[in-house]
Amino acid sequence: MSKLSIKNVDLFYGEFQALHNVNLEIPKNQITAFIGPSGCGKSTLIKSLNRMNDLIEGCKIKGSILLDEENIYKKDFDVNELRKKVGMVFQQPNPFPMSIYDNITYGPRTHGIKDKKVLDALVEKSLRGAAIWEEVKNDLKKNALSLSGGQQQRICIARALAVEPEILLMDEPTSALDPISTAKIEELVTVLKENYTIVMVTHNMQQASRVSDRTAFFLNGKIVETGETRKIFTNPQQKQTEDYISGRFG
Ligand SMILES: Nc1ncnc2c1ncn2[C@@H]1O[C@H](COP(=O)(O)OP(=O)(O)OP(=O)(O)O)[C@@H](O)[C@H]1O
Repeated sequence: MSKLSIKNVDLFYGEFQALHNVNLEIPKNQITAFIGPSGCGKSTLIKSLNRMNDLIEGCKIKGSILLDEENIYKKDFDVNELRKKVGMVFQQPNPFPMSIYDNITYGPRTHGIKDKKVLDALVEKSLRGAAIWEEVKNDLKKNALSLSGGQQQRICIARALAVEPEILLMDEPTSALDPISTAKIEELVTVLKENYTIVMVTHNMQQASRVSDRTAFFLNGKIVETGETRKIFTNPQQKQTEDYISGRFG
């Protein structure tokens, strides 16, 4: 069953139409990669999945996006509840300028968790989940901004995990990182998919083919082709897909 079901989505920034009749099924406990040239709508679609676009003035969306079969754009849908279920990690690691501990407990505290024992347990569980516990367990009071870029990104993943989401959205999560940190994040996401549904935007074709189960190829605000990653990369059905993955354009 699909965790997310995107149906006939058109999205406008004022007069400009950024997404055209997008349809996509995102299966549970799999990694779905969004690929395509710059400006084709990948970030726009990923941000629609937790209604981040609500914050952009003049942004209008038509169609529906179902999370567990419920339309997240329906009237009175609880956006706070949605953001709890759908966590996000951005391109640039963006830990808050505070301790590692406070970064991880920030979300749970805003959701009303105050018990120190519960928070301590969540910190350990989230940092372990993001494969950074061993590196920081003796330094939880240290400012998160003093860590390396790759460590900061794993802190951001831990911060997202701490509110116990069901879906993780990752918008080019490794593009600011060195190859070793990139490899760590790639290894991590393949473990995380056992418990989470992951959607990842990437410009790195090797990354998409290494880690994702399914791939959607975007061009000019439309999905040209979608399917199993293995198939998209070895036997694409559309010429535009083939040209893109073989580096002939984009
Ligand atoms: N806030 C905005 N207001 C107006 N237009 C926007 C806004 N955000 C994005 N766009 C436009 O929508 C289109 C899709 O942008 P989007 O950021 O989704 O592309 P992308 O595929 O993620 O690109 P990249 O790979 O460079 O991040 C582009 O033409 C962009 O200029």
